This record gives sequence, C-alpha cells and structure tokens, in this order.
Amino acid sequence: MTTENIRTYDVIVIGAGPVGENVADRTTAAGLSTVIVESELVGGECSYWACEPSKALLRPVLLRADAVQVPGLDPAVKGPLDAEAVLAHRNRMSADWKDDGQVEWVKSAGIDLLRGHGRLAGEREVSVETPDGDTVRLRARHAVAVCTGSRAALPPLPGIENLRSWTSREATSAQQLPQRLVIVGAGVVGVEMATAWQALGSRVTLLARESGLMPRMEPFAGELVTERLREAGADVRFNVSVVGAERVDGGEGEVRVTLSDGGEIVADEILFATGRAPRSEDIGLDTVGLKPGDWLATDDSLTVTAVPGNWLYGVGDVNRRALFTHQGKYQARIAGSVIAGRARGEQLDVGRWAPHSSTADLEAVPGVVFTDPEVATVGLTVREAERTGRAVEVVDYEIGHLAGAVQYRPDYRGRARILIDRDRQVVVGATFVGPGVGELLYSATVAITGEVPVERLWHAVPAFPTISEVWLRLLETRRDS
Ligand SMILES: Cc1cc2nc3c(=O)[nH]c(=O)nc-3n(C[C@H](O)[C@H](O)[C@H](O)COP(=O)(O)OP(=O)(O)OC[C@H]3O[C@@H](n4cnc5c(N)ncnc54)[C@H](O)[C@@H]3O)c2cc1C
Ligand SMILES: NC(=O)c1ccc[n+]([C@@H]2O[C@H](COP(=O)([O-])OP(=O)(O)OC[C@H]3O[C@@H](n4cnc5c(N)ncnc54)[C@H](O)[C@@H]3O)[C@@H](O)[C@H]2O)c1
Repeated sequence: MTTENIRTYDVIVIGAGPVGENVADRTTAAGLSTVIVESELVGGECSYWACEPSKALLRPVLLRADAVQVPGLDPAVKGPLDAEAVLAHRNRMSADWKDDGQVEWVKSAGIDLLRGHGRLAGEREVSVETPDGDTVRLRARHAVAVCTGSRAALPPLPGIENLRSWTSREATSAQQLPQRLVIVGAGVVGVEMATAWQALGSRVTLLARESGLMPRMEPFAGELVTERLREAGADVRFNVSVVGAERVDGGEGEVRVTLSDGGEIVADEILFATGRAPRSEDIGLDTVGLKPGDWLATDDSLTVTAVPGNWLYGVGDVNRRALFTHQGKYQARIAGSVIAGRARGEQLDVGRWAPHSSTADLEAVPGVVFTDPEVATVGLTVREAERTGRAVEVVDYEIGHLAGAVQYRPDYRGRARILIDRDRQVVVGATFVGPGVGELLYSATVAITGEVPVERLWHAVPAFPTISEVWLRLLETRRDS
C-alpha cells in the first residue's frame, strides 16, 4: 500500500453517475481542476441498471400496445414481441455494460478520472482504494461533492440472503426470460418491470402491500395501470405482503413465496422492488461527524449544512431530495455553480428560483412512469396539498374524449388532473395518465415553474388534433363547473 501519493484538486467528486458527471462538468467548465472517483462503471446506475435498460425494455412494449389498436397497423403487430431481440436491443442501450464511451466523454470534458472506492478522510480529504490495492489520497482546495447514489433496499425477510432474488439491477439486466416472476413492491420500479416482463412473455405476479399501485400518486394513476396490466395477463394483488420465501431443492430450484394472507406463490424469480437506500455506509461519513448509512441532508444549495465550512456537498439520489436522473442533474448544475461561486468569493443568490437554489426539488419535480398507460406527474397531488394545508382547486378531464387522443389510439383511456392554487391562481400540480402523455409533461412543468396565471393559459393555444388540447378542456371544465 502506498500512502505518499497525495494529489490536490480544486474539486473532488465521489461517484461518476449522471449526477457526479454533471457536477464535474460544471466545475471544470468554471475553470476549477476536478477529479471524479468511480468504483464501478462511469455513467452510474442510470446508464447500466436503471433508466436506460428499463426504457429499452419498455419502448417496444408501449409502442406495440399503441400499434395493435391502430386500424391497418394491427395485423402487422399482432404477434408476440421478439423477446430475444428486445433483450439484445437493451444490451446495446446499456453499452453492453462497458463504459468506454463515457470515459471518453469525461476525458474530453477535461475531468480527471480515478477508478476506485472513495471515502471521505476528514475535512476536504478523500482516500481512494484503487482496483490494484493502492491508496491514493486526494485533497480538495474548495469542495468535495458526494454523488454516490442509491441502491435497492431489501426488506428484513428471514433467509433473503439465500434466495438469489432479483433487485432492480437483475430486473434490468437479465439475459433470460423467467417463466414466472413474482414482484414484491408496487412503486415505480415494480410497475415498470411488471409491464416489461409480462409483455416479454413471463407470467408476472405483482404484490402491493397498499390498496393500489404507486400509492404516492393520484389514485386514478394506479387504477388505470392496474386495468391494463390485468388485461395483459398479469396477476396484480393488493393489501398483501411477503412473510416468507425459500428456494427449494437445496437453493437451486423454484422460489416458494408465503403471503401475509396465507396464500402461496411459486415462481422462477423473485424481484424485490421495495425502495432505495443511500450508498453512504462506507464513504467515511464518520470522519466528518456524520452517520454512515444515512441519507445526506443538504440545504437548497446542495451544501451539507451539518458539516461546518461549506465544503461538503451531497448531490443526486444520495440526498433523497428527488430520486430521478433529470432532477439530480438539475441539482448538479446548481451545485456546480455554487461551488464555482464560493471559489470566486462571490455572494450566493439562494432565494426562491434563484441560480443557487434547487427550488424545483420542492415545487416541481417531474416524473414519467413508462407503463401502459404512461403516468406523468409534476408538483402537488391532492393528498400532498391536503397534507401541507394548501388550498387548491382540482380540475379533472377524461383525455379519451379528445379528438387528438382518439387519433392517437382509438381505444384511448386516460385522465388529466391539475391543481390550481386558490390564492395565487397558478397551477401547482398536474397528473396526466394515458398513452403518450410523457411528452406532455414539460408543458405542465413550465406552467408551474413559470407561475403562469391561469387566465393567461387561455392564450396558450394547443394545436388540433393533439393530446395537448387537454389543457384547453381543463380550462373549459373549470369555467363551466
Ligand atoms: C429500475 C430503475 C429505473 C429508473 N428509471 C429512471 C428513469 O427512467 N428516469 C429517471 O429520471 N430516473 C430513473 N431512475 C432513477 C435514477 O436511476 C437515479 O435517480 C439516478 O441514477 C441517480 O443518479 P446518481 O448519479 O445520483 O446516482 P447513481 O446513478 O447511482 O450513480 C452513483 C455512482 O457512484 C458510484 N459510487 C458509489 N459509491 C462510490 C464510492 N464510495 N466511490 C466511488 N464511486 C462510488 C457508483 O458506482 C455509481 O456509478 C430509475 C431507477 C431505477 C432503480
Ligand atoms: N420512470 C422513472 O422515472 C423511474 C423508474 C424507476 C424508478 N425511479 C425512481 O426510483 C425510485 C425508487 O423506486 P422504487 O419503486 O424502488 O421505490 P418506491 O419507493 O417508489 O416504491 C417502493 C414500494 O415498495 C413497497 N414496499 C417497501 N417495503 C416493502 C415490503 N417489505 N413489502 C412489500 N412492499 C414493500 C412500498 O410500499 C412502495 O410502494 C423512485 O422513487 C423513482 O424516483 C424512477
């Protein structure tokens, strides 16, 4: 082990997922020397075991679901999906789990890459254990940004370690189709993976411990997705959880799952889609007075305020503000400018919607669930408005009534809901459920972040016949109610 190898940079970034890459890009662009430390693949969870592979699995599924309903096109797409071809496409979209392309980008951006496991080692210091067993010590003049992301959280089920269960990693990278797949947890990962694997040919059982799918969203989102999943042949069960599971034949055979309602399910694979935990248990948090394994709490400038000196930042999944790639990248752009501003000795501008404040994390986090139908959400839900004591008007519209929706897919089923702040008369929340609504979401995001007065929205004319006409119908519904 060599420890004399000390390198000094302006900024050290731990974790080269989408968020770490963007922090490093911004600080380098601001003229600060930056090193990024990565223990696995440059590109992070999103590129290899999350967004990219899952959407590569889902795109053929959703396109086919639309196409079989379009007259004239239906005979051409009636047969089953070619699962092997879809998996091969997914492999390509995950760059075959090689990061050469992203390493090339890091170099071209002028960022230094150090492969190895990074750990904080006191103020502004990071110790990196490299793959060949060396230890490299890094010192930061200005900032250390922790961007180590999250991993699947498993429930405390006795014997779970002997189950060879799937997490989101296996569910997005499996090379073979399980005949029977049981999915525990009906959040976003659970429903997307149920949609993908059922359509590829597995028999999926989806177990929700709540009374609906995706319980944090408007209830109609889960209801519409449940309808379609059941039509596709999936067994969707509510108010049930797993109390035991074991692999038979000395751990080599099928999985037998015992349910809280006394039932039993037999499957080839079991996926736990039961939420996320921060990757912070072994990153030296104790050396700066923080508790290993905790989420990294920050203020709106992404600074870890529990550590004095404004040098430590927590960006992306690891801070739990909003577990999405796009939102983490937004935080990264802000953290980058905060770090650069502080390095130049500038006064930060941290007011609401100001350049150094990630206000959108609190008011307008967009998300699209790529199921049939798609679910697109931004801002508040009714339950969240009630919980936080916000007075809102709620306006609903059945998207299937629109000419544009029927053109899109004759059997169109979907619903839109907007929430309008009663005092300020601006939109503060939107949920669209229906085929193709993902591309509609940015309009709502702009309405919320721009605080566009509802009266002005009458002048934002949606083209005919598009699904965007839902905005006009929502305004008319409100006027006529
Ligand atoms: C199945 C699934 C599908 C998803 N789909 C979407 C989607 O469609 N759209 C969307 O916006 N979000 C999606 N997400 C969420 C998205 O993947 C995350 O929000 C995003 O990856 C977070 O980026 P990050 O850079 O913070 O963390 P990560 O992507 O997890 O990257 C963290 C990086 O840090 C590295 N690292 C960790 N510890 C250390 C250490 N000690 N030293 C060195 N390196 C370290 C890791 O190896 C990793 O490369 C999905 C998540 C899952 C699980
Ligand atoms: N399309 C996208 O943008 C996309 C796709 C996938 C994931 N993501 C992100 O990843 C995050 C994580 O997704 P997720 O689905 O893993 O988490 P989640 O928190 O959305 O859902 C987890 C679900 O598992 C259930 N659960 C937890 N413990 C359980 C147990 N012991 N038994 C039964 N059920 C249990 C919870 O009640 C919850 O419904 C999401 O919040 C989202 O931000 C985004």
